[in-house]
Amino acid sequence: MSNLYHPAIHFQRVNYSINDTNILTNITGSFPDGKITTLAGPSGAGKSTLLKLCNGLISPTSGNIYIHGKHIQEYKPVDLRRSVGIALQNAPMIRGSVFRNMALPFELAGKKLTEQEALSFLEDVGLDKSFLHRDSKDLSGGQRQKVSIARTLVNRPRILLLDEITASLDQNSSKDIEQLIVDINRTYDVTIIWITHHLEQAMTIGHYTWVLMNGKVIETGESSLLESPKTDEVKRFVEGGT
Ligand SMILES: Nc1ncnc2c1ncn2[C@@H]1O[C@H](COP(=O)(O)OP(=O)(O)OP(=O)(O)O)[C@@H](O)[C@H]1O
Repeated sequence: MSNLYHPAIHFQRVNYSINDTNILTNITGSFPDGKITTLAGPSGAGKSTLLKLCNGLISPTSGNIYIHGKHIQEYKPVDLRRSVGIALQNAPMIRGSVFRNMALPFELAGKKLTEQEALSFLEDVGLDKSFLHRDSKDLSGGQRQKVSIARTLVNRPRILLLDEITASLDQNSSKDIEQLIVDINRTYDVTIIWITHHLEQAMTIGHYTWVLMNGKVIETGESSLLESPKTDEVKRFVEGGT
């Protein structure tokens, strides 16, 4: 159940700059709990930077970020990484089997993942047990992405950040991953924040959307706003896709 009053993540006047250049300016807004919110906008708008702020990979130059009502700086880094998972476009894998890839992050946190547990997470992403001992370098793009998501689920995150995870996949694999994310959102009640360049994907999969341009949030609301934007700049972006 979505809770707009206790958002999964809340940004309060967040600025982020590098060498005096503003990358993100005065970002204020919430990501509703248990919902899928997409981040749309042209290349260089600041989408990936915003995502990295959400799990503490980088910190704001000024302003505050709250995760489930608690200031992000109050979380231990290890707890933050566990409750806010991230999956990237190229789904980087370490050398070795799928099981090794799933178990290593857990081992680094001083825990042990059994093969049985790994199997249940693989099943959740639609991969059967024959994948457990496959070499990660022999996976297709779509399968890599599924393993990357399964590896994130091992930590039972409450929030999942997705950075263009379907961008390098063919249409069928892309649809497969879209359905998987919708299922994960429903089954586990995980809040999803998803960067996508596909506006159609944003409209069909996302409950909400944020449109960023030039480091600023220009429009936010239900995904249907992409069908009838209020501002000329978002209208131009939707029409031209730039
Ligand atoms: N470490 C950095 N040093 C200098 N500039 C940076 C750095 N990281 C990001 N930027 C700049 O910040 C801006 C926003 O980058 P970001 O990757 O967040 O955009 P994006 O919306 O995710 O783009 P894309 O859709 O192309 O991935 C860009 O102009 C980028 O060049």
